[in-house]
Amino acid sequence: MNERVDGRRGEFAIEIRSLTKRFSRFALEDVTLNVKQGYITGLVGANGAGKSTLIKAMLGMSVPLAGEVRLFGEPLAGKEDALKERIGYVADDSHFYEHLSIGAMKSVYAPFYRKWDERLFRRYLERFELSPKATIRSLSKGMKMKLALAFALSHQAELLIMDEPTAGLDPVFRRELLDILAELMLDERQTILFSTHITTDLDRIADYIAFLHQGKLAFHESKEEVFDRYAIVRGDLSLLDADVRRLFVGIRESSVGFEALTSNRMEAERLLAEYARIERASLEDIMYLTAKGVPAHG
Ligand SMILES: Nc1ncnc2c1ncn2[C@@H]1O[C@H](COP(=O)(O)OP(=O)(O)OP(=O)(O)O)[C@@H](O)[C@H]1O
Repeated sequence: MNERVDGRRGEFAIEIRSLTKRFSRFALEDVTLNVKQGYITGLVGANGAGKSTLIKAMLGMSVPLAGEVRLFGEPLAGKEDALKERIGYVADDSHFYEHLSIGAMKSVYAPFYRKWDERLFRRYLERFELSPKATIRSLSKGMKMKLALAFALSHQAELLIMDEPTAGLDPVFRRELLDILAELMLDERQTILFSTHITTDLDRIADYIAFLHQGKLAFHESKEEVFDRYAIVRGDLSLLDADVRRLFVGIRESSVGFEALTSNRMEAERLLAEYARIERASLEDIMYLTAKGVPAHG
């Protein structure tokens, strides 16, 4: 059991109601998502699922077609600047001026935040082995991520939102980043939302998982609930009658048998325990087999 999920009851840091955003070839459709204060929520989804689009909408960086975003209980619309002071944001692409030194970039950035903590910023720079004199252009991808994190963490933000913070990072720094996030959570008021398609990151530290699939929220549950509810079923093709197929949200069939994802583990066990292998689904299984869907026939 995850004590943090069970032991604390937070308000919602982010409330998204019926959010719709349409582009010519993609739509985020009617997404409703409440992110609990005091927990780590992982926003997971394949490339192009709409994670960045949703994050930009929750930061007021893009205007939705319909729906509402509330941060810390207040409507975002019209209060973007005040609310954003309470948020540390790490974008998927760096928003730094490449020609500046870290120190000069800080002089541009810090005045936007009333609670800027210079000592803390310096401490993060030291910890991440970043020299204030280094030019941003000279930094590797991993170093830029560290710098973005140092900025995001140095103005007493209550909510940290990160878009794919681990993408393109080597395993050593990915691990270090996850450790830093776990450390931040020692402060019970801290809330973290981060998007990723690297599901093992979530296995390690997320309390809640929100899964976006083709612009729709497929589920949002505690990690424990997800692992209780979902299972992988493997068996012989002869088992696949219409009733059995109805159990599955995704299926892959081959000449040697089938592999399927159910979101109703108990029912799958009741019907199939004697005839098929039923195992814990990893988040990767869930993403992969949800994308496969269930064919219309059968
Ligand atoms: N400004 C835009 N104009 C048109 N289409 C857009 C725009 N921004 C995003 N899209 C499209 O919306 C879809 C979702 O993009 P988004 O970046 O939100 O996905 P994502 O889940 O963050 O993907 P990734 O993991 O690859 O970063 C993509 O098909 C993308 O091409």
